[in-house]
Amino acid sequence: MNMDLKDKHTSHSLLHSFSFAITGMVTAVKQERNMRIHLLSSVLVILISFYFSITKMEWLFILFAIGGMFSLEMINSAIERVVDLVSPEYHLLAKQAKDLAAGAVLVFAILSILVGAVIFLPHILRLFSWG
Ligand SMILES: Nc1ncnc2c1ncn2[C@@H]1O[C@H](COP(=O)(O)OP(=O)(O)OP(=O)(O)O)[C@@H](O)[C@H]1O
Repeated sequence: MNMDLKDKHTSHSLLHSFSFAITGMVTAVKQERNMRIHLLSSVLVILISFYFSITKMEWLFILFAIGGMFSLEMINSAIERVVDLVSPEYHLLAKQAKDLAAGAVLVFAILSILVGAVIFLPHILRLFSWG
């Protein structure tokens, strides 16, 4: 990378950096099917949370689960792209990098499902008078 190009890449204003981050979010939603699934599930979870009038503490867990899922999914997508860029051919390290990133998403997804179950199951049981 020559010096001019390096300067160009390092001298962004805060506003520019923010707009690149927004572009990343838009790209993720446009190009990643999983992101669209997360978006739809998040809207559903938020609606259900309002319906059950969950507590402030429960909202914090739900919001962290939703935000964490989006963040991790975007990091996973970024890792996939970098791996495809540097290793378009099959390579064990490329496989491990992608599988590890996917594993990180899975860990958080399981955690999020458990958080959802702990918060919503009592409400659902009460709704059907089972609790
Ligand atoms: N260059 C590579 N070298 C070795 N294995 C790879 C390589 N690219 C992908 N793989 C393997 O194939 C799997 C699927 O890779 P792919 O890039 O299709 O991601 P994906 O999990 O389908 O992503 P998504 O469905 O989120 O778009 C990876 O988890 C990895 O095990």
